[in-house]
Amino acid sequence: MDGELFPRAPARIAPGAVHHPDWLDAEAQRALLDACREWARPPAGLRTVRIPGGGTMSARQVCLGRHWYPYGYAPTAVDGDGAPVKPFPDRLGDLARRAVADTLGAHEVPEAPYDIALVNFYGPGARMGMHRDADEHADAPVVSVSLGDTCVFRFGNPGTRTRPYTDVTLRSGDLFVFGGPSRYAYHGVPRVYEGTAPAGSGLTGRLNITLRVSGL
Ligand SMILES: O=C(O)CCC(=O)C(=O)O
Ligand SMILES: [Fe+2]
Repeated sequence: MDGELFPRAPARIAPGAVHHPDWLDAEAQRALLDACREWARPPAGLRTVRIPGGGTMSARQVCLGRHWYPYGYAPTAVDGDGAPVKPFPDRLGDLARRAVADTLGAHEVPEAPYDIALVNFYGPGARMGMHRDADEHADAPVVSVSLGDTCVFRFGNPGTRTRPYTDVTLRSGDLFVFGGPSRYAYHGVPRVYEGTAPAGSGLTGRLNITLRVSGL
């Protein structure tokens, strides 16, 4: 945030899990937001995810590279309009590798290419329950970048949905990477603070992009 008295410092939240505040500058955030707007368009655009057994996720989603559905990956939007998923852009792979190097160190950058992006859009009242990212067939670190409204990101442990966990405030431009012993930790978004996106960002709500290695 501009004009902050003390810059927020990178912090290790759990073993293998690092929060790097303000990782993306305003220009990089704007470019990513513009790209998200394109990715969100049909075909295979932003959709409401239906959960088996009834109910829907409040965060709406669009995928690149592979289409995530509860609970697996497909080449087409099998639970949407059925269209082929949009390709995973090389520049997101570059971004993911740079993110891992900047947080966990160059030695933790996986050899396998990043090939999946899940873009979640949090409108009014949206949140995400505690879950593990466990549908990939590779244990490369998950890279998460946030745009728009500030949220509480709850980062827990691999064993239970409950405590111990740490509540981390993620703001627009923040990076969070989780790998190693935290790769399968439970995490969620219990709260988004509406109307907190940076002035002039042109975004109402919150966007989160996670970059993953499918291993598929
Ligand atoms: O919105 C976030 O910060 C987390 C998203 C997430 O956990 C996921 O897409 O699996
Ligand atoms: Fe997740």
